[in-house]
Amino acid sequence: MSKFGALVMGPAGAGKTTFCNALIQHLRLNKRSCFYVNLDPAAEDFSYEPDLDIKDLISLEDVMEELGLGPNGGLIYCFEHLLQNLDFLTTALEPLSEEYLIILDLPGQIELYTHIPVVPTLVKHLTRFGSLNVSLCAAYLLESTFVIDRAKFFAGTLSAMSAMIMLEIPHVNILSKMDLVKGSVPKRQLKRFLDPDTSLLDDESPADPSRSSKAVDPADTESVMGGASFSKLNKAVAHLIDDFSMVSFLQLDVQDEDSVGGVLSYIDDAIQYHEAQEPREPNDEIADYGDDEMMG
Ligand SMILES: Nc1nc2c(ncn2[C@@H]2O[C@H](COP(=O)(O)OP(=O)(O)OP(=O)(O)O)[C@@H](O)[C@H]2O)c(=O)[nH]1
Repeated sequence: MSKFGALVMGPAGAGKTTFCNALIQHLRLNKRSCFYVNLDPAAEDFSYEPDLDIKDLISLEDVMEELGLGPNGGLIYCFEHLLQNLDFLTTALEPLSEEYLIILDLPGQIELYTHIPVVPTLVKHLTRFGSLNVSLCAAYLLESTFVIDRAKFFAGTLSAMSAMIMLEIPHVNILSKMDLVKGSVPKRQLKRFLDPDTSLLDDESPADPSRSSKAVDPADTESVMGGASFSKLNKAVAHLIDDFSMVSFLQLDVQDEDSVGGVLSYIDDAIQYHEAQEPREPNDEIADYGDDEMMG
């Protein structure tokens, strides 16, 4: 039996949980089954109660209190504990049929898949462990407000690329919170960020007026670093991204059903969700509808 899932990742505050909620709502509206897994041991207050919550195995609060660790060390401890207790995941996911989309909501700390390969190990378990064999797609969110600051945007793009390389699974990159930039960044300009190229950094007119070129005072270390040195580094990074043509972005506006549905269709394609589904008779849908009606 095949299984399908989306691993929702991205920097802290990128809108991962909000996207998971929008996705769950969209799947429910379209009568699709989903299984929501919270993998953030510090997360609280959910719009949709997780079907499986890492906090039932270990919570960051307990780890920090009992072991005297800080938030980052504590988080790493929680994930190492999860890796030693993978049955917690396996037992819950094993019974799910191919109709389910498993949504895994990760914390925003980038070190979980760069410095110590916690997330890559988790992904290997989900995708290669015999009875699970989940066809998994990474959904990497980056805040669209980063396009206002091009250096930040390229740093974020590089982190997306790093995740792609580390995880070796199908990947969609998403510019989240589009509602926040829609009015302020012209559509034509925004298009250039969806498929980023180095010329963005060569432009005379930065998107953020506060970053416009000023005379550099050699006595001012910050302006020297922020000017020539970083500009060279940014360009080198942008060329690297451009050379590999690996990163492009989908736009996400969680308030817009079509936008959420559009992102979902890319995820479905990446994991070949629809190819695995049993063809449904029109009568099945009528029957389902009837059941729901009866349930009120
Ligand atoms: N305007 C706007 N705000 C958003 C959107 N998505 C998320 N936010 C806000 O951004 C903040 C962070 O959103 P979350 O969904 O918690 O982000 P996260 O990536 O899960 O955060 P961490 O788990 O802490 O890494 C919250 O205040 C959200 O209300 C969006 O599409 N538009």
